[in-house]
Amino acid sequence: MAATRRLANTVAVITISHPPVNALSSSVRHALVKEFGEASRDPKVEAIVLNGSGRKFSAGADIREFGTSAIKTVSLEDINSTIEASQKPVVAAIEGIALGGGLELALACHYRVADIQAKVGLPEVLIGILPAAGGTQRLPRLIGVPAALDVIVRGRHIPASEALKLGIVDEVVQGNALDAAIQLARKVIGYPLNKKRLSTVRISSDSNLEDFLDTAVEKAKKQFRGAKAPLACIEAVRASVHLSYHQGLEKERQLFFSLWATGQPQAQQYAFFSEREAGKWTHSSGARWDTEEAKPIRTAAVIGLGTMGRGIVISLSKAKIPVIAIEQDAQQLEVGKKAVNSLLEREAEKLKQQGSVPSSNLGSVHFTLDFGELQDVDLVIEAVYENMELKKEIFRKLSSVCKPDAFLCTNTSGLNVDEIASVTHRPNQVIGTHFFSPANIMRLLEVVRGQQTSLTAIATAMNLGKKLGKVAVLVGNCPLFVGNRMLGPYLEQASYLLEEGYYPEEVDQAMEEFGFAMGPFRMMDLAGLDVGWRSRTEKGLTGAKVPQGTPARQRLGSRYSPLADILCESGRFGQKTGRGWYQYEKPGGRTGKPDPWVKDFLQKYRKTHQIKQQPSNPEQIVERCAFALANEGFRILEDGIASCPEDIDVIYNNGYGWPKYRGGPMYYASSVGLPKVLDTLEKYYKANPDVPSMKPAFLLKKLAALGGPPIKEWRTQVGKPVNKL
Ligand SMILES: CCCCCCCCCCCCC[C@H](O)CC(=O)SCCNC(=O)CCNC(=O)[C@H](O)C(C)(C)COP(=O)(O)OP(=O)(O)OC[C@H]1O[C@@H](n2cnc3c(N)ncnc32)[C@H](O)[C@@H]1OP(=O)(O)O
Repeated sequence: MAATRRLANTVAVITISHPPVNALSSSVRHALVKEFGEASRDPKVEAIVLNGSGRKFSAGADIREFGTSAIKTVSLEDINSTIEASQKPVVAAIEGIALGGGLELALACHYRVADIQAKVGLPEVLIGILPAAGGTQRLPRLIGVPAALDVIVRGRHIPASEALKLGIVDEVVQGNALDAAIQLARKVIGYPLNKKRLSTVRISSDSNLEDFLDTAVEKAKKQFRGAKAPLACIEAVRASVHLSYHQGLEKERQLFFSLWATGQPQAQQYAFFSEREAGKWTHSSGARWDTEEAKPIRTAAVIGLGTMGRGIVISLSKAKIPVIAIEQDAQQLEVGKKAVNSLLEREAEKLKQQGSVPSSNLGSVHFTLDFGELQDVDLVIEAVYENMELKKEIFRKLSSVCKPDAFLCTNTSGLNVDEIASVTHRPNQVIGTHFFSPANIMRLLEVVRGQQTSLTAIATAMNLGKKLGKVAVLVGNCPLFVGNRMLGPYLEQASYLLEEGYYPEEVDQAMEEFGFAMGPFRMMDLAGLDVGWRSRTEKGLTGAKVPQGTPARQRLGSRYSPLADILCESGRFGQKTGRGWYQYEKPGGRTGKPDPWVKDFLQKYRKTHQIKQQPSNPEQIVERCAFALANEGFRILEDGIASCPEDIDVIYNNGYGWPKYRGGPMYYASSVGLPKVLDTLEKYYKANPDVPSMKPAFLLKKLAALGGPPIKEWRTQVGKPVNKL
């Protein structure tokens, strides 16, 4: 049943019923037309209340209907116009969520009542479109252009208390929003409705408003780098200022179609559903997210209070999980404690502003040096720096101190989880939880299953990820897992491009124009060049362990770029030392400028090694870097380290600044066309047989030979996941 109607005295209550989120599918829209029509015609009905079943108003249009003929049947805006024109007052009772088309429906009602837990918003921009059922025209008429623009362009979910302040809702109640809405409906029977019909409101324009909109366009171009939806949102809101409501609607509709034609909405909607699918993990044994039970995590501990550990503590605390935080000595504990407390104060302040009580919404944090205090915790996350011996020492201790059913997680970014587990008496309880920095902000969590990790441990870690508000993706155990493993060939290509004549700022600019949050060289400077240098030194790729007579640009018969090593040997570690691929205003500075030293160094280097220079071609930069990423992605699929291309894309979209409007590296490869990707890689590899990472992956060849099937069909070609270690 898509919608039901009942009578509460003279008030008709129409309830949208389409679990789990009451998306406004074609059948819901048909049902709304029918129920609303009958209520309007029923002489016993004097007012109408609209609500959603399951304590959720509505999550908006049914996203799965876009691109199908279903979206064309019964327009949501036609329903909205009918509701707004009703002679009987209509009140929206908003429980849980009113998002996208859900809020647009509520805006067409004459009054809105929300419960204190509810969130409202127009998040269409996050799936590549704009509110297209009158939202861009009604909201500015209700709350003014600046506030509406902020809501529409950022797409954020607004808590009820803020929605009340902004004027989006008329009333917020602690108790039952439906009862309050029925009460309000009764009260307003007979009141004039004209002023409540938002489409009739006029917005007065002045030059300040025009300047404001122009500035918003410039800001959005910088902030959203290539994403078209935010700009379309601004244009639609601009139309609300200059045009009549109906002309504005027409503009909204045109903008919707022109966005659709860019392909960005399809990529972002693929990204939306891929994130949801990532939670539905499967295991080679046949076990799945819905067959395995997660254990509850009532208490947790974090070992190590560096940047990563601090972020993890905050994440746990925000999920109301009490945490014990451990450091190795009193001084480091004190430094960590200060940093954590200051972050917690900020979180408490945010909660207060939202009208919540911090003490009941943040888990407590207890600081100690004593491992003995961990004997009762349900789960421990080790977050010390990347050193296998140190990690093993900690896991030995944890294995003897923690209760037998406690889960032991390592926040390694690429070390062997099985080796770490091997020093414990419970390898089945050991699992990798690879957070991304800053861990209290970044949404991605790679959950790394070891050979012996139990299904319960997997279910528990994946569930914890969800509880922390992360997108958790289950991956296999191989050096560097998925995200960092793919970075290898990408960064390799970036370095080769410098050898061949480009400068860091040119490569970064090309990748940032492609949509990356940060080009490869800015990213390396931010992360610290010394991290990779240390690892290459340990592997004998640079430093004293390199055998005498090894050519400078070759290792183990393959091409090697020593550029980053040379920078590190000169003390250039990136932002932290004020010098790296760029120069910064001071050590720790954030604003990088092209560095004449780097330019001079590269010119000399190319001369010394007599490297043939490439003519400048930004397209080639993007192709080489993006295809190198995707090619490694295909290998990861072959190896069973990721179980589907969607998981890889979720990792890149949420952890590596890949532009969501391009779907992810695998979606991008698919949209460019696998035969083209294969052809480019083949040509490159033929000309550069000493770069094995660019040798086309077997799976890519297989899929290209099948004509490049749609990405959702790749899974069937991948085969059963195996653990490669
Ligand atoms: C192309 C040619 C067209 C020609 C016709 C042109 C006419 C144009 C008319 C357009 C009218 C537009 C109207 C409107 O402006 C557009 C919209 O409303 S777009 C939708 C906006 N809403 C959102 O973006 C909300 C998205 N959802 C969420 O943010 C979250 O899901 C949530 C609602 C906050 C709930 O979060 P959680 O509790 O964590 O749960 P999940 O996220 O796991 O979701 C559970 C389940 O529900 C599915 N789902 C959620 N929202 C939608 C949705 N809007 N449509 C369809 N399905 C949805 C989600 O996928 C999960 O499904 P499952 O994985 O369990 O199968």
